[in-house]
Amino acid sequence: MSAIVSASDVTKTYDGGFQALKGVSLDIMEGEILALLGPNGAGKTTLISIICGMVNMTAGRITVGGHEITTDYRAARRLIGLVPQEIALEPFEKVINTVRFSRGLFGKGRDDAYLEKILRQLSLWDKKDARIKELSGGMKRRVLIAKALAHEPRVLFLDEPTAGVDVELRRDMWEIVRGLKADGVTIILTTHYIEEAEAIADRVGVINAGEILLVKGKAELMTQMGQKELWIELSEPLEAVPKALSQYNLRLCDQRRNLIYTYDTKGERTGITKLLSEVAKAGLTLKDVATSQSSLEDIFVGLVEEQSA
Ligand SMILES: Nc1ncnc2c1ncn2[C@@H]1O[C@H](COP(=O)(O)OP(=O)(O)OP(=O)(O)O)[C@@H](O)[C@H]1O
Repeated sequence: MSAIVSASDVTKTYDGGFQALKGVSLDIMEGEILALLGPNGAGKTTLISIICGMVNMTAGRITVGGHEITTDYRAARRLIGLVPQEIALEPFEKVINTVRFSRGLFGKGRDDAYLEKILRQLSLWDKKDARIKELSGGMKRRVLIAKALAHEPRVLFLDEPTAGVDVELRRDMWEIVRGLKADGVTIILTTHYIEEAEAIADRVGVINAGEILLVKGKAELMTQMGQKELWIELSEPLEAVPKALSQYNLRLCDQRRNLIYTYDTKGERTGITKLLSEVAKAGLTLKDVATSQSSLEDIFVGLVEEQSA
C-alpha cells in the first residue's frame, strides 16, 4: 500500500503564540481507515484543517495524492472530502440541491446517477426532496457526508462523526464508513472514543499535546491488549525467582511477594496450570492469585500520562 496523504514535520503556531502541532509526521495509506485518537485540544482538528487547506501550517510539508498542498492546492483539495464537526447547512435548501451544489463547487459536471448512488448508500434517497430543516439530527449528519462525497474524493476526513450521537446512529455511521472503505475511499476519522477506534479502524494514531505518540495497526494493538498478567501472591517474600521457573520470564515485585506472569489470552494454551504446579513443586506457598488485562484505554492513558510527566 502506498501513502495517499503524507505529512512531514508539520508545525502550527496560532497567532496568540500557542503551538498546537509540534512536528507531526504521518503517512496515511491508500484504502485504509485511520482513527486519530486524542483528548480535547490534542490538535486533531488543527491537523485535519491544515491537510484540507483551511488553516495554514507554520512549517512542514504535506502531499495528497502526490500534490503538495500549498503549491498545488486545487489538485490536492479535489481529492479530499471533509465532514466537519459542526452541522452547517442551508435550512431551506433541498437535500439533492445541497449535494449537487457541493459537487459544482469542485468544478465537476452534473452526474445524477452518482449522486443517487451516494444518497442511497446513506439511506437519504427518499429524503432527496426534503428541506434540510425537516431532517433529524442524524439525517443532517448523513447529508454532511453526502456533501463531502459529492465530488468523488479519494480521501474522506470525518471530524468526530459520532460526537453526541446516540448508540444506534453511531453504529449506522460505522456501517457507512465500512461501506465507503469497500468502495475504495481512504478514511481518516478523529475521535475521543476508544471503542470507535477499536470497532472500525485498520490503524490507530494517538495524538496528544500536538505530537503523534504512536501509529499502529489495530491488530497489533489488540495483541498488546490480549496480554494478561497473572499475579501470584506468595506467603513469604523471595530473594529471587527460582531457577526451576526461569522459562516463564516471571517478574518479582511488591516487596518480592508477588510473581507476575504475562501470557497471551489468544494463545492456545496460557501455561498457567503448568506454572502453578511448578510453583508448588518449587516449594512456594501461594496466598492469592489474580489476573489483570491491559486495554487500549490503559495503553492510551499510559501514553498520555508518560508524555505529560
Ligand atoms: N484559531 C485558534 N487560535 C488559537 N488557538 C487555537 C485555535 N484553534 C485551536 N486552537 C488551540 O489549539 C489546540 C488544539 O486544538 P484542536 O481543535 O486542534 O484540538 P482537537 O484535538 O481537535 O480537540 P477537540 O477534541 O476538543 O476537538 C487547542 O489548545 C486549541 O485551544
